[in-house]
Amino acid sequence: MEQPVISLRGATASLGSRPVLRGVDLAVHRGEVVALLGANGSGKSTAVRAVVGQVPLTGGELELFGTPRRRFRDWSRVGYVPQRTTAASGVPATVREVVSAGRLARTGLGPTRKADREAVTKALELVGMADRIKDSVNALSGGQHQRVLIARALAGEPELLIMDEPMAGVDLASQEVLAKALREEVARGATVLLVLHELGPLEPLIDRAVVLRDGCVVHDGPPPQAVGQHALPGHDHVHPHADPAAEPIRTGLLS
Ligand SMILES: Nc1ncnc2c1ncn2[C@@H]1O[C@H](COP(=O)(O)OP(=O)(O)OP(=O)(O)O)[C@@H](O)[C@H]1O
Repeated sequence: MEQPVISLRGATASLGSRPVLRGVDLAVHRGEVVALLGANGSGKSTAVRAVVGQVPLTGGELELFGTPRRRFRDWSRVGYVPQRTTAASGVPATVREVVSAGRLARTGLGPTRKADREAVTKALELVGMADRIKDSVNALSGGQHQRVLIARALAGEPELLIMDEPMAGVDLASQEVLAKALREEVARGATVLLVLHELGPLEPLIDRAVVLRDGCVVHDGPPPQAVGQHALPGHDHVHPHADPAAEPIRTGLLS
């Protein structure tokens, strides 16, 4: 079988003195769309930050595209949308400049070529922000910032897209736009790992869900179906098991 695009085996990591990942196994294969779910503080962001090299592992193994993390240099193959940041950095920058930064791993600091400019325009079109290309990022709403950060990740035309709660703070109409953008990325063959709080409009795209609790994987399989009461915020999500006598899987999805 082909090497997974992401392979975490027995991964442990600590933040300060606190063990946050306590033996996480996670494999994401080419073309898969995997949702990483779990309650607040379960370690989702830490897991994806470990994958992109922002949090060091204290144990276990990480491979990207079949290469051990410490030898992996090909970051242009990876697009990352971090959690809860804004595109504004205090420095005056236009939407075009921020999204162009997504090409840096490909172009270095050399001159921008036609292909780079086209990729930036296309990424902004995908998230419905092409008309704001010349605007200052300081003039955008929170949801628009998020769309610009997603465009920045898309502009690099990554093979692997990692997004940490891409729908947080984004209104429903924009969520639909982002779901469409993601559908197009998946159609062109991208592999996607998404940290999500709720599946929402992305649900039809998701092949598999991995649920973390207290830094451990407690479910790896079909995405839980949000139904009725349990679909409401504040309810611990329960996934009905095939065997009615068995305990349902508590995902902690919405708690
Ligand atoms: N810089 C830090 N120093 C110490 N502990 C931290 C730090 N950042 C996060 N933590 C702790 O690590 C644990 C996991 O955090 P993480 O952000 O990975 O969770 P999460 O599942 O992404 O949560 P959320 O859904 O709230 O984003 C939490 O208990 C958090 O308090």
